[in-house]
Amino acid sequence: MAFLHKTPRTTPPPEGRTGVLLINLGTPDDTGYFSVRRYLSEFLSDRRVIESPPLIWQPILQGIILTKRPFASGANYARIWDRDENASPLRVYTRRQAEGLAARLKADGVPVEWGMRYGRPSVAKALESLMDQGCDRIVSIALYPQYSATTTATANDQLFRALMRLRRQPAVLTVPSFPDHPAFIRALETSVQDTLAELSFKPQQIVASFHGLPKTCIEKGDTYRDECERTIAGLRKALGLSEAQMPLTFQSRFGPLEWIQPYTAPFVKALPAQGITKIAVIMPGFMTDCIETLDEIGNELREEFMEAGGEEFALVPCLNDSKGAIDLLEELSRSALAGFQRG
Ligand SMILES: C=CC1=C(C)c2cc3[nH]c(cc4nc(cc5[nH]c(cc1n2)c(C)c5CCC(=O)O)C(CCC(=O)O)=C4C)c(C)c3C=C
Ligand SMILES: [Fe+2]
Ligand SMILES: [Fe+2]
Repeated sequence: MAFLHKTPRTTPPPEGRTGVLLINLGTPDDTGYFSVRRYLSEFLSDRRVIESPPLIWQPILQGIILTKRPFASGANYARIWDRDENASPLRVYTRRQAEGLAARLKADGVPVEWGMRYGRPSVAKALESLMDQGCDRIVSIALYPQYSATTTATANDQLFRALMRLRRQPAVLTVPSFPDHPAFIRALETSVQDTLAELSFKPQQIVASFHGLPKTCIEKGDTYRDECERTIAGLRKALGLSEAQMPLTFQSRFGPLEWIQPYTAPFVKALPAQGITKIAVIMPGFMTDCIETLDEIGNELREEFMEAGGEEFALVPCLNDSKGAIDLLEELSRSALAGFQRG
């Protein structure tokens, strides 16, 4: 790899300066075939995500999968696209989270930037911008409440890859996952209460749906499932709900492997036959709404539930740019900043 040995334009002050970097997954630039293909190709070529040897996986990916899937995924993205911002919701809300956090940290002289693991804006650019603002320390927050090697670790990898190309490296603190951080549970609790207050019906169940993961990842030591359990235990406790009132499920299967169970779609489709026809769905594994929440759950699952005899279906929005989300990011940042101060 060519080393760039970039030197930031601003010299850090003698007492040092810390910046905050938010990293999210990434999303296509538009809904067209080539943009979606580029995004999926980068995402699904990540060996943290698909662990099969590239010699076996790449022909399958570049052949069958990337010939067909970008058409279907592009059409799904088109259904949820933010037309005002001409961007995917994941990008819009990630930017707003960064802006919200920046406003909270401005008086402390702490700049905030955001970057994507896959696609634009890149983590390298965000890092460069923080260093050009005189930062010699970086607090990095991967925007995944529950740890997984497929998300948190690869976001960190991308940051370290960018650091590899710098002559003058900043010190870096990567914030751990926050599955049951009080500010996270508080934000989720508020989002449920706000949603319920607006509904014209009382859900018989609030189904929690997390992004799934191949079972083998857990068997090899990924702590994701346990962390999802911790989130949902915290939320049930905050809301005074039982396991039956707030069941835990996993959505978004990809490929032929077995993923962690129970799967959201079959679970929800079976509910009307059990007399449960009014539900709400919450997705506490996602910090921002995205194709997985708005389309897979908000469109596809809603339709399937209604076809199975469901009567009412509501979606609890992700934390997005809510006050609770910004409070959470501020608390995570401030704890990390305190640990980073010069002694
Ligand atoms: C093997 C494939 C995948 C693994 C493992 C995986 C883990 C994983 N993903 C998220 C969060 C998101 N995933 C999103 C989209 C998405 N995920 C996969 C595949 C795997 N994810 C694909 C192919 C896609 C693209 C959408 C599609 O074509 O159907 C998104 C939304 C992105 C957006 O632009 O809106 C998020 C967010 C987590 C948390 C996770 C592991 C725990
Ligand atoms: Fe995913
Ligand atoms: Fe999906």
